[in-house]
Order: sequence, then C-alpha cells, then structure tokens
Amino acid sequence: MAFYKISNPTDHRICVVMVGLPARGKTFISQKLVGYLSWLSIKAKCFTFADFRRKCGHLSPHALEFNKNTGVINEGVESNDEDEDEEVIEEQALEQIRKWFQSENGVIAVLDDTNITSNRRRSIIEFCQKNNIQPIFVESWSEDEDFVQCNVKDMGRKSIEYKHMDPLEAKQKVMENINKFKKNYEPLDFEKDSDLTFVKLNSGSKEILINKIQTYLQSKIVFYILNLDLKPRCIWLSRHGESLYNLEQKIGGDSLLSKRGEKYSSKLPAIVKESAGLKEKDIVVWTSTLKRTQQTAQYLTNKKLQWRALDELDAGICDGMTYEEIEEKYPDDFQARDENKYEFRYRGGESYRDVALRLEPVIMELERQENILIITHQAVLRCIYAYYMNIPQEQSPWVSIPLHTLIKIEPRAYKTKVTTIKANIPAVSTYKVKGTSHVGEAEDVYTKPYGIIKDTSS
Ligand SMILES: O=P(O)(O)OC[C@H]1O[C@@](CO)(OP(=O)(O)O)[C@@H](O)[C@@H]1O
Repeated sequence: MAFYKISNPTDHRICVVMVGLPARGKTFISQKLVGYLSWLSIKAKCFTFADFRRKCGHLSPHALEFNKNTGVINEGVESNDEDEDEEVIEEQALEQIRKWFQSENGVIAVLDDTNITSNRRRSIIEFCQKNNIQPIFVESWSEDEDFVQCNVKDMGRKSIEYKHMDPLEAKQKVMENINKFKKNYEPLDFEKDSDLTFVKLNSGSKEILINKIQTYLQSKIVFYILNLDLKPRCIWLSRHGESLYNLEQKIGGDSLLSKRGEKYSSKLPAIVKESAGLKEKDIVVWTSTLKRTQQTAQYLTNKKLQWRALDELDAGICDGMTYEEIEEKYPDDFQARDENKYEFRYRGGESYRDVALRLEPVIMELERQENILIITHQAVLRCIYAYYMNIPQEQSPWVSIPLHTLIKIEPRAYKTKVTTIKANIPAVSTYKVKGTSHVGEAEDVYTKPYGIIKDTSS
C-alpha cells in the first residue's frame, strides 16, 4: 500500500532534472532523493542516462562500447555520428520515463544526467509538457577544487564507467570528461530561465538559489535537497546495552540495563574511539528519552542530545508482555503482525510506518550533521538502517540489529559502506522469528551482504 495517495496521479507527476558537470555530486543527490522518497512511500525512480547509453551500445562522449552478448564494456570505440546518436538515445531514455509514469503509476522520476545546455533542457520541458509532468531542475555547480576532487575520486573508484581502470587513469579520464563538457556548459540563469522551477546549489549547500517552487511535493523535494550535505561523514548506530526486560523477553517498558548491558556501556567509548579515530567533540551522541539508552551513553563524554522521536515503537496494550503472552492473549493480532509487520499498529500503540514518519525530522537533521552516534532501539534502528541502505519497507521490520554491536555507516554516491563492530559481550537475542513467538537467530538477509564484520577483543 502506498502511503502517498493521489486522486489523479497525472496532476502530481514530477521529473527532477539534474544539471551540472561531472563530479558535482549529481548522482549522490539523485540516489539520496529517491531513497528518501521511497522511504516515505512516494513512488520514485532514478533514471541514469549513462546506464541507458551503455545498454544502447554507446557511452558517448565517454567512448566505451557495451557488448550486449557478454555484458562487457570495452574501451576506445567511438561512435561515427555522436550528436545524432546522442539525440536518439536521449529521446529513447525520456520514453523510458514516460512509460514508467504510465505503467507503474510513478510519482517522481529523477533524471541523473548532465543536461548542461539550454537546448537540452528546453527539449526536456517540451517532453514534460506533452506528458503532463512538472519539471524541476536541480543544478549542482562548483568551482571549489576540494569539493570537485573529492567527487572525482569517488567517481573514479566506484562509478561503473571508471572503476575497472587504474585509479590514476580513471582520475585523468574524469577530468578530461569534465573539460569536454565545460565548453558547452550553460548554467541556469535567473533572467533567461525565470519561467523554470529550479534550485541552484553552489558546492553542495554553501549557497542556494531557488526559483518558482509551486507545489507541496516540489517544496518537499527542495527542502530535502537543501538539507543534504555532500561532505563525507559517518553515522554510528547502536542499540542500548542488554536490558532487564530483554533478559525476560518482555517488549517495551523503561527498564534499566542488565549487568552485561552495563559492561557494554562501559566498553562503548573505546569501541567508538577506535572506529572513528576522531576527537570526542567531533561526534555528537543522540539517544532516546528512555533510561536504557541514556545508561548506555553514560560513559561517553561527547555532547549528547535526547530525542523523543528516537523512543522505541509503542507496543500499546502489549507493552511489558512477552511474545508468548501476546500470542496467547491476542492471537489474531499476533498473526496479523507477522503477516504485515510494517503496517500492523498495536492497539493503542504504533506501527513501523508510524515510527518511520516520526523519524522524518531525525533523518533530515542527520543529513545536515557531520558525525553522529545514535543509541536507540531495535525497531527505530531498523527504520534508520532501512533509510540508509534502501531496504524495502516490508522487509525493514525483519532486519537483524543485534545487541552489543556498533554499526558504522558511510554514505557515498555509489555505495553505502557498512561496518559491523561486535563488542564481544554476550547478550540475549531479541529477534522474533517469523511465524513463532520464539526469539532466535535472524535470517539476516539484509545485514550480511553489506557488512564488513569486525570483532573487538574483550
Ligand atoms: O518489532 P519487533 O521485532 O517486535 O521488535 C521491537 C521490540 O524490540 C525491543 C526488544 O524486544 O526493543 P529494545 O529492546 O531495543 O527497546 C522491544 O522493546 C520492541 O517492542
């Protein structure tokens, strides 16, 4: 079920059109925006023209050849008539967007390409007008050497166009490409483009210019982009230490930590220090308002902030019960929750969807901040983890977030890196296995593929 429902979808179709030279953070913005909208249940998709060109057998002007039979990209094959090919490819790519809006009832398409000429942008506007789509142009502009070089490095290492190359060669190619595009670049202009809806970002969020934002959805998109800080940063996630309720397999409540939970809290500062390599003043600790998270943060001397929005999912009438008791007393509710855990709302309490919605200001603030350690609860961390890792909503309540484990997240344009650091302090499992009232080993399908697991000696 989509949360964002509209009576006539064609009235609300938006195409976010990225504008800018390579290595200006366009892919990062596009991916983050689509992840955020999907997390809010707004149907969104990113269309990367480079992908499409590759599939068509060209990567003009990057001069690569895609072998459709083997899937291998070969270097050095130039197209004979680049301009003509490019036009056809662009048309076909826009056609993909039109089809997606129509067949999938899409709401927001993000077009991740350079779109650096006024002509190109005008042809996109024409396409949008024909198809009842509102275009918003998002230009990422920068002459800041550090900003550009940081993106060049990221592109060289991770982008499919360059990652097969030697790092130096990749860097050189990206720079060549930037210079090639620079010659034709026509930035968005307040006078010439006064009729367009656009946002112009200078080196991320250093300076922002906005023109003609008109609808609620447009302002939501723009507000999110304005809060995005493109600088590399880390987020650490930890559950509180094992609690007395965890030992008794009871959910909710506001209990204190067990002895092993206490041990985790005293070890946490050293684990964070080792993982971060930063001074304490450079990491801010966010906790919920519940005792078990504050007790876990007690030995951290960093600046701390409590958020009510980080409190655990409210289990309503089931608060303080074990899963076995819930199954016995409310068998229908127990089964309904297993069938659709994301949507199920405890009587007098919350669903995972409710938690995600109340977390929106936390997410927005996280995007503005640099290095944050969040100490909170199982359900809340699942929602935050799902946001960073683009985990489908229906799967997010089943993600494994074990106790006494620090998760380090490094969001990047091409892939988010996750490192799982185990404290080596035993704790009970609180993972409720689907279809039973038992807690046990998680299937862990969503944590394992991403994580590099590190153990700390006890
Ligand atoms: O959604 P499920 O899997 O029930 O997990 C959420 C539960 O996790 C618990 C532990 O069982 O969280 P936490 O100990 O992190 O506060 C409960 O309080 C909470 O209701």
